[in-house]
Parts: sequence; structure tokens; C-alpha cells
Amino acid sequence: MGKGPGVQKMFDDIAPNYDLMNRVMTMGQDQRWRRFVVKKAGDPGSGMALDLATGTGDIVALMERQYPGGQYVGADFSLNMLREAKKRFSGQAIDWQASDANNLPYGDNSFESVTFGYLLRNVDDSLVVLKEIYRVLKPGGRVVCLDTTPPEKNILYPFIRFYFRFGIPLLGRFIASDEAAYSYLTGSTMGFHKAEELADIFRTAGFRGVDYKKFMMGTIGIHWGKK
Ligand SMILES: C[S@@+](CC[C@H](N)C(=O)[O-])C[C@H]1O[C@@H](n2cnc3c(N)ncnc32)[C@H](O)[C@@H]1O
Repeated sequence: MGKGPGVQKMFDDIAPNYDLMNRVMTMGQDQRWRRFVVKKAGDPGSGMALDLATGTGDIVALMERQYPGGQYVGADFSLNMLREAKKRFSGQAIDWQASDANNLPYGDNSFESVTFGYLLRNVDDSLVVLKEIYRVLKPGGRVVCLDTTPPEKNILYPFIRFYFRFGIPLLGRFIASDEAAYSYLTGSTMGFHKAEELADIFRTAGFRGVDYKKFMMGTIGIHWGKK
């Protein structure tokens, strides 16, 4: 069995505390990275934009506010995360849909942009998901991916490692009452592709103009490209 069912249950369980935990754990930086994602995704005009693994909806809500002419879909396979998203952004024109990133229920060449925050670390095979995203993007459409990335072994590494190994799980215990979910975050970050490797996987999936930028002492990566 793949990662899917365990990941789905984990996000269903932490959904009510997810946003507070995000703000505290990132020291309030997380919305800045999402704004960068929105800038890179650009204006879809009157076309459709998909935010995959939308969770509680922050990226797609920022998109809708920034570029109000588009048609927005926020998709996720955790129904509890989608429920939180709907509650938070009920006043915005966003269509919330249940869907699995491995097998998207959308036709070829449907979207002007596809964004996703913290998805690829959670799937069995990044290449399978990226090929699926490539399929649903229109030619010339933009992809933007936000995720954690394994820190480099520089002078800051011992402090960053300490924060990931002990700080984040401890915050998870007190804020989200779920230390295991946040130990998983640490493990899946340390075991994830390095930023340059991930850029190569984007290229293998067919994307062109692939590049990336790191944030938060090299622990966050934002990748982008075009179909
Ligand atoms: C860490 S949350 C990120 C939420 C949001 N993108 C953000 O910026 O806060 C990861 C989300 O990915 C979703 N997810 C993980 N694997 C998925 C899959 N195969 N298909 C759809 N959603 C998935 C989870 O349910 C969860 O809501």
C-alpha cells in the first residue's frame, strides 16, 4: 500500500489546528511564500486556475483576491481540510473539489496555472504527479510548487536540524496535539529530493524554463516552470 491513505488520515486529523501550527512553526513567514507562489503563477485572465493539495485554502484564496477575473478550483483528497477551507473562505468565488493528485478528474489542457503547496513530499512518486499536472495544464500554462527542502550542510545546519528534530514535533504536541504528524513532517523533509534534483524531475515531466528559489535558511523551496 502507498502513502496515500495514511497521509489522508493524518491531514483529516490535524485539519482544525493546521493553520495555527503553520503560523507558529514558520514564525509567521508562510504567507510570504504563498504570495510569491501567486506572483509566479500569474493572472489566469478569465481562464481556470487549479490549486492542488489546497488544504485549508490559503494559496487559492490569495490567488482569487489578487486576480479576481479567474475561475478557481481548490482541490484536495482530505475532506476535513476542504471543510476548513470552505469555512474560512466562504465569501470567495472558489470551487472546492475532492480529488487525488495521482489521478486528476480534469481533462487535458484545462488550466492556465496549477499551484501546489507541500504536496510532492507526501506522494509516492513526484514524477507521476508532475506528469498528471502537465497533462491538465494548457500549453504555455504555469506550474508553481512550494515545499520544504532538505537543508544544506552549512554552518547553520546543526541549529536547523535541532529545530526540525525537536522543535517542530514539540510544537506539534502542544499546538496540534499530534507529535507524530509533525515528526512525519521532519522525516519527509529530510528524505525529500534536494531542490536541484526536484528541478530535474520537473524537466523530466516535460516542463520548460524550470527554476527555483529557496527561503527560510534554505529549508523552503519554490519551483516553477511552463508547459
Ligand atoms: C501540508 S498541507 C498543505 C496545504 C496548503 N497547500 C498550504 O499551503 O497550506 C498538504 C495537503 O496535501 C494534501 N494531499 C497530500 N497528498 C495528496 C494527494 N495525493 N492528492 C490530493 N491532496 C493531497 C493533504 O490532504 C493536505 O491537505
